[in-house]
Amino acid sequence: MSCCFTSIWLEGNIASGKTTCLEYFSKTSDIEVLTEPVSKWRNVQGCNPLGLMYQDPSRWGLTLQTYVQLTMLDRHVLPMSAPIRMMERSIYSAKYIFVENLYKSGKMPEVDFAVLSEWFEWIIKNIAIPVDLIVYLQTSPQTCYERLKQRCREEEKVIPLEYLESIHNLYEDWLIHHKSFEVPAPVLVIPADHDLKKMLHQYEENREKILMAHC
Ligand SMILES: Nc1ncnc2c1ncn2[C@@H]1O[C@H](COP(=O)(O)OP(=O)(O)O)[C@@H](O)[C@H]1O
Ligand SMILES: Cc1cn([C@H]2C[C@H](O)[C@@H](COP(=O)(O)O)O2)c(=O)[nH]c1=O
Repeated sequence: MSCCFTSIWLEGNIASGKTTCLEYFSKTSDIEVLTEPVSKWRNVQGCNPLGLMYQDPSRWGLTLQTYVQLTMLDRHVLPMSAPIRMMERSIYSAKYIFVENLYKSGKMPEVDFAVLSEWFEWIIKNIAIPVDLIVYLQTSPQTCYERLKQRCREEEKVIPLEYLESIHNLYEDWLIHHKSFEVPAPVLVIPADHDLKKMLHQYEENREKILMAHC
């Protein structure tokens, strides 16, 4: 990252509390917050690739993940409007966690995985996607399952606990155990099973580490 700007990615399982965390930091001056473009994934020109993927992952996984890759890249290359950017997830987690999960669980055909992989490799080789710090909200799958049910997003009603366990394991292998893919920046782990009050306290405790990520 250039000397004046800091780029932070906020990573974590589905319904781990990323948006809530971003909402908290959005109140800080000098920080711009970029949430995930989920509304686009639910509605692209009247179609709902997220919903289609959950209904039939083998058929629609490639469609959704192609669009996720595009919309994430679009976020990454947006000119920064503040010295610090906090972005919800990244093109990396879309590939290393969600595409990987579809492929490893046998729900993405090899040819779809190969095409997405070549696209991804081309993008990260040819387009600068700077990152200074990855903040990982570490939750148990059970906590996410409860929060997911409470949030009650229509498309996600079919998600079983086992799906959240797979996503959790992929995140842990990537960011904690360093067993799968290269990690492009230092990782700050924030335990995130706690109630909202304690989470806000933890965000406050970690504020300096997060905001000084580039120094
Ligand atoms: N610490 C917390 N304790 C209990 N519920 C939470 C907590 N953080 C977030 N939630 C709730 O859980 C759901 C998912 O949170 P959200 O921030 O949308 O997660 P994500 O953006 O990671 O999917 C929301 O309904 C939110 O209000
Ligand atoms: C990045 C990414 C996300 N998804 C799905 C997973 C969830 O259903 C939503 C994102 O919601 P969250 O609460 O912010 O986790 O999108 C996906 O299927 N593929 C992806 O690459």
